[in-house]
Amino acid sequence: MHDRLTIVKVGGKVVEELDSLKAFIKDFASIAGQKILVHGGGRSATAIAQQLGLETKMVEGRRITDQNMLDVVVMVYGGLVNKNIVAQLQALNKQAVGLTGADLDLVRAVKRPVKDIDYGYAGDVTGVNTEQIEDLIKNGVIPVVAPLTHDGKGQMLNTNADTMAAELAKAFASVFRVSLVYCFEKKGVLSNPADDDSLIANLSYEMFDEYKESGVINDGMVPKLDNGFAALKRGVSEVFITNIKGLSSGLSSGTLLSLD
Ligand SMILES: Nc1ncnc2c1ncn2[C@@H]1O[C@H](COP(=O)(O)OP(=O)(O)O)[C@@H](O)[C@H]1O
Ligand SMILES: CC(=O)N[C@@H](CCC(=O)OP(=O)(O)O)C(=O)O
Repeated sequence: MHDRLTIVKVGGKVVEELDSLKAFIKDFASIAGQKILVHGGGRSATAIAQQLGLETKMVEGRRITDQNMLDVVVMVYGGLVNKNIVAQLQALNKQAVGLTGADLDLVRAVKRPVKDIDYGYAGDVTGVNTEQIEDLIKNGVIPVVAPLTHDGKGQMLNTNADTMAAELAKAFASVFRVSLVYCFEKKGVLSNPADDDSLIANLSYEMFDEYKESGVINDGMVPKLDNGFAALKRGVSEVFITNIKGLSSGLSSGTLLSLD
């Protein structure tokens, strides 16, 4: 039987403010066993780009990443956000190491081919190298992974953080019993996005399709769930969508995905 590995992805709304980041890190640190943290930071990148006079363009939840925007996201995700998280974990005596996809050749990608839209330096993942960080994880070190990849020829690329988490989860599923947790600001997937109490505790793929069709599930939740179901299909043991409270309660609340 493989050991359990919990991979938590935390989004931009939680990491952009110090108070919510601290609360999240405290709950994340209390999860028993081996873990990886994948962070976003899209909101911070947008804010800093604006201060630098760069306009943000998103298409279907993906950032159009030209050379200037790539410089911003490498600095913000690989630097500011990543190191603040590592420092918060160290403050709780948790041994953590901050990584991008280029570090230890963790995640390779190709620049997304231009079809109708040119996403610029957006990376589509081609491979995950689990070998280098497996021993780190087994020794209790927490990898903190930024949503940045590389192409193996010296080019950094910007990859959506939800996708990054799902790709890591799929790759580690052959080595660990993986739980993938998407932590964001709502209780989980809601049947009425205006009503915070309308939590869907169990979401099947069929229900997801129907809710997507009727527009109940939309926006950033669609790629998140596409990624989550793809991970389940590829051997990840469980996928949760939850908030900080769900995380601190030992994953007893939130939305659990199922394939049937
Ligand atoms: N049915 C739904 N239940 C919950 N959230 C939903 C739903 N449909 C759309 N959303 C939206 O999806 C967003 C989460 O996606 P995203 O912004 O990509 O999250 P993050 O970047 O924090 O991971 C929520 O802020 C919410 O507005
Ligand atoms: C290609 C692409 O869109 N990359 C994302 C990576 C950050 C991210 O996903 O952050 P959140 O989880 O906070 O949204 C972006 O630059 O916004």
